[in-house]
Order: sequence, then structure tokens, then C-alpha cells
Amino acid sequence: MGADLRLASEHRCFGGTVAYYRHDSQVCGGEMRFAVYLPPQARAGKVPVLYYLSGLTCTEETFLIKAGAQRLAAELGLMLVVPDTSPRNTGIEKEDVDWEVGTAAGFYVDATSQPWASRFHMFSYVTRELPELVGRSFPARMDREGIFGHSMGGHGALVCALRQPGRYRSVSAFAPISAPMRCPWGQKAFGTYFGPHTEAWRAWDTTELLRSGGSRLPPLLVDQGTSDKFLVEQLKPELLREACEQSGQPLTLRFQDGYDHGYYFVSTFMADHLRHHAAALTA
Ligand SMILES: N[C@@H](CCC(=O)N[C@@H](CS)C(=O)NCC(=O)O)C(=O)O
Repeated sequence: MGADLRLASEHRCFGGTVAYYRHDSQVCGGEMRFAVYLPPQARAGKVPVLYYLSGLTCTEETFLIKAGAQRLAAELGLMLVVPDTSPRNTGIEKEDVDWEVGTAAGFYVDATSQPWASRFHMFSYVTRELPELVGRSFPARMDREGIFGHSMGGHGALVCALRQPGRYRSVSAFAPISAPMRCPWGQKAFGTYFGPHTEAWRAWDTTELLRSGGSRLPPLLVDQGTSDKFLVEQLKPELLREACEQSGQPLTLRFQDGYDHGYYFVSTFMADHLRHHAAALTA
């Protein structure tokens, strides 16, 4: 472990280890938290890295206690890296008044509008600073990275991949916010983090990135519950399908009958997603 990491807790899990860390982030200007699952194979050598980006209101712990990913990650030899969903305790006025912006709602973008631009740089954090830290602190194969996420984190995974074509070997999402510019969650967050000029928002919207950049990602796997209360107003998977069709991006979009938005849904289809990533990361 690097000297720059502070270990908060460590737990044996399916022969590997779940550990929670804190460190001083340069790009976010203060303390950040993340979690790592090291599979048993990491004791013998380097293993591929799969980043999971969580949704609104989550912490770095939510996925590891609710998604049930560790058993299969241990079998497949995948390292799981789970960042927190935003900086916390920044002192920014109103950071904690609304669950849709601020704390636990970083949206995996680099804010340009003050006061958020002083701390909310989650894109640079999850794509640059955190991977660098992981690469020098753990037995990680940094030439084999995959990324996935849920809801706000599904949007984050897709945008991180689309902004860096060729970087991630595998990409998937659970109930992603597919077109943030065209839904209330995204409009509120982007207005807060980038200001009112919507032209600047396009660089952070999956459907806009697909439309302007074309097919640039490995085949996508996306699962969406049909009883998800956010489906129609916030998530809009039909816009993702349309953008993928227009740009020639391969997409497997599965509607799962009767599933809602929460971790009972995520955990049900977790194995399919882990196998989707392992096929690309361990080949
Ligand atoms: N607080 C919101 C729900 C927020 C929510 O559903 N968050 C999702 C991600 S967008 C989640 O994973 N929550 C944590 C959990 O289910 O444990 C509400 O009032 O409806």
C-alpha cells in the first residue's frame, strides 16, 4: 500500500480482501474515499481492474455490501475499484441541501462553474488520479481496465469511456441516465456544475457524444428494469438505443420485466455484467 493511502478498514471476503481507503486528492482538493476488492489471484500477480461508479446517494460502500459482486469477481480474478460518488465536507454552501446535486451527486464530471469548480472534479478523479493511485498501490494490470456503473454511475461509465476511446476494454451499465441533457436530474446537475450555456453540456452527455463521435466503444451491455420508477422521466434508454443505432455502436439493451431501480435489480444481473467484463479483460 502506498504511503499516500490511509486504510480505514479491511475485510476478508471470498478468499480476497475488501478494503476502504482515504487519501488527499489533488484534483478534488481534499480528502476522497474509495474501496477496493482484491481477488485471491492478486496475491500471485497482477489482475485486471474493473471500476464501478455508483448512483445518487451512494458511498464507496454501497456496491460492496449490496451488489453481491465479490464471489464471482474472486472466481474471475477481477479487481473491483469503487470510488465515492463525490467529494464530501467541502464547505461549499448548499453541498448538502439537495440529494440530486452536491454531496453524493458528483455526476462524474469536471465542474467549471463556481463554487463547485473548486472541488467537484470527479471525471479527472476517476479517470486519472484514482487509476494512477491504484496502479502504484495494488497489483493492477493497468493495460486491462473495464468500467461499469448504475444510474448516475451508468452515465459516468458511458461518458468516461466515450471521452477516452480505446482506454477501457469493456463497458456496461445498469439503468444509466442515458441522456442527461434531456432529463431533470441531468439538467439540474449540468446547470449547477457547468452553468446555463447548454453547448458546454454536450461533452458530458452519452447520446451527444455518440452522435458527434460515432461508434468508438467495445460492445455495450445495458440492463434496465421495467418497473424502475425513474425509467420514463430520468433514464430514457430509448434515446441511448437511438444514438447507438445512428452511430453504429453495438449495444445489447435488455429490459428486465418487473425489476425496479435498486440493488435487488443490480445484484440480480451482476453476474452477467462481470462475465461480460471478464471476457474482454482476461482474454
Ligand atoms: N433518494 C432517492 C432515491 C435515490 C436512489 O435511488 N439512488 C440509487 C442510485 S440512483 C441507489 O443506488 N441508492 C442506494 C441504494 O439503493 O442503496 C429517492 O428518494 O427516490
